[in-house]
Amino acid sequence: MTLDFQSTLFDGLDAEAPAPAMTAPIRRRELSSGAWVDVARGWLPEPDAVMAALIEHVPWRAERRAMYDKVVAVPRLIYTYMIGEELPHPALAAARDTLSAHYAEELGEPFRTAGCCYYRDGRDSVAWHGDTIGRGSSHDTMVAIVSVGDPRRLHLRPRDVERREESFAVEMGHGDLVVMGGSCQRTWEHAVPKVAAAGPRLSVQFRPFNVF
Ligand SMILES: O=C(O)CCC(=O)C(=O)O
Ligand SMILES: [Fe+2]
Repeated sequence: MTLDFQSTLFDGLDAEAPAPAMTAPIRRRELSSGAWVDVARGWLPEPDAVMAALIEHVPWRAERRAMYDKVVAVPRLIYTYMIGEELPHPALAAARDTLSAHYAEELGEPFRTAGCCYYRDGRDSVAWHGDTIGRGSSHDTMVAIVSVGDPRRLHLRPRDVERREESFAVEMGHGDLVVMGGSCQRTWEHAVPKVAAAGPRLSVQFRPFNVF
């Protein structure tokens, strides 16, 4: 009998991915119109390994989108893991389950899908939008983002142009958690603008069923 000790060891490690300890304090910022943002720094365990796994294993797609009369490339790579699809690193599944437990009472349902974005450099970005496909357009919900790689800023602004002085930005650094909640998707907008220089950043957005 041969015993493959190495692979046995790694199987064992894989099965017990470290879950976020939730020791990093989650700080809430209340926004107007019933929106809020939670931030926890250094929340995701093993951010280096998660980053490597995302780059290597996500079947990245360059999306193209009709804009006015042209078809333009969306300036970032994307892929969405739907319900039941295995995530590319066990720490991500552990993070999703920890978030589902932490927000269970407030959200009333678990996080189900994982949208992934790959910002290759400072030229990659996402324009102002709310995640309003599905329930986010009419109901309070949550979008929980874990970020790895170079820091980029998530800019937020009220939809109401009269309130634009409330606009602000949150830095999303390596291993950070940012959760948009309450009415944030329908009463506020968010964006990750281009910057002069940045290395790769990857973002995983956990969303409940029927929120995109
Ligand atoms: O890059 C991020 O963290 C945000 C991405 C985003 O807003 C989206 O894909 O809906
Ligand atoms: Fe979004």
